[in-house]
Amino acid sequence: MGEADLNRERLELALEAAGLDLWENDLVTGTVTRKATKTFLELGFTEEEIVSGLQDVYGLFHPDDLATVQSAVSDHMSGVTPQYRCEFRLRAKSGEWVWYANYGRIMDGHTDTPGKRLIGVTFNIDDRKRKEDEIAQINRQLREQNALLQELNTALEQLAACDALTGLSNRRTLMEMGARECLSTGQLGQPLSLMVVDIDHFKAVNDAWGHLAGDRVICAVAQACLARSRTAVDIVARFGGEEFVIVLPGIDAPSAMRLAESLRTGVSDHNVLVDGDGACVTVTVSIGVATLYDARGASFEELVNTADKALYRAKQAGRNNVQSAVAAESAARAEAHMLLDPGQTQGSSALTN
Ligand SMILES: Nc1nc2c(ncn2[C@@H]2O[C@H](COP(=O)(O)OP(=O)(O)OP(=O)(O)O)[C@@H](O)[C@H]2O)c(=O)[nH]1
Repeated sequence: MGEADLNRERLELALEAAGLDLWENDLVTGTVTRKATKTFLELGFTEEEIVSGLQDVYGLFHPDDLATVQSAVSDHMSGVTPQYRCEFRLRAKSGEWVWYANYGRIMDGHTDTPGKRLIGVTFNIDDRKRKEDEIAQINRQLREQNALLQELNTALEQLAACDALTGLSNRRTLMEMGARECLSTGQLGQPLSLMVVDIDHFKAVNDAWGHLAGDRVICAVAQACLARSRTAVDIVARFGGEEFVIVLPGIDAPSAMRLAESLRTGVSDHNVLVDGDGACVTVTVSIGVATLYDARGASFEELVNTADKALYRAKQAGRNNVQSAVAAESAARAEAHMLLDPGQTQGSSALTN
């Protein structure tokens, strides 16, 4: 056996071991000068059916891959890429699509026409591609499930943070957000005001019109509170059954009192529809207002308690009434003063009745 034959045998052995199918095309005449026999047999064609023209070969490519293959050839021929490589599907005789890859290079060698001879190998990558597809599919499903979980999570967080009847923040959220607000307004050196709003004689509404009508009244007052608050600035929460809290960052005591007054009159001027027959009720609210001028190190719970005490005073003053903690403090001072000088009269700080 001559050296050339030995070399050919060595090459055949290497190709066979690596699962490679060697081919050679004459790009000038468009003929296949060495056919990818192994590939065509693998695709189910007989020796006689193996095509020998480039156009016939192209006819077997998947229509979606043909442009990629042709541009890979022309990129290599024009010197853009050092090798010709691409991945594509070929139609088996059964009609099934099978994934292959090509790796080749222009080898002019002994030919006179540059760019004439394209030599390459074809190898089956169907298993790898199917696994890639499966992984891509699994990834897509995981992404979809992830998005769904995130949506559910957001909905759950929303549910955990909100009052189911009114959609307002619930008491737990209020206490968390309020504590944060205390810190930030303290750092900014801004005042922090808070109102506790309570529906007057609400039990009577429930007793006269039923619990569902009572719920409608609660929702109407919640809307009135929201309507007078700044979106994404104030915190509006349902604190208990028929009690609400509004946190007003940066608002001083006089402004908070004006807001509370506007809310009080807004509620009392408004009829609430309580049943399908058009029956309406009018309710009033009592409001306690408290303001912190230096919230640094202050406790939010303390601020709520202070406003609650002012609310108690508003109820004592006959309801449909607004009282401020400042007023409560001055009343306490006046009371202390009266104890010292019983001749003085107690000053009422109720704003309206
Ligand atoms: N419809 C309805 N009623 C509620 C809800 N939560 C609490 N309540 C009722 O609210 C009423 C509150 O009554 P009270 O605490 O006596 O207060 P009030 O009748 O408003 O009297 P004052 O606050 O003193 O003016 C109770 O009858 C509770 O059953 C709710 O979610 N829906």
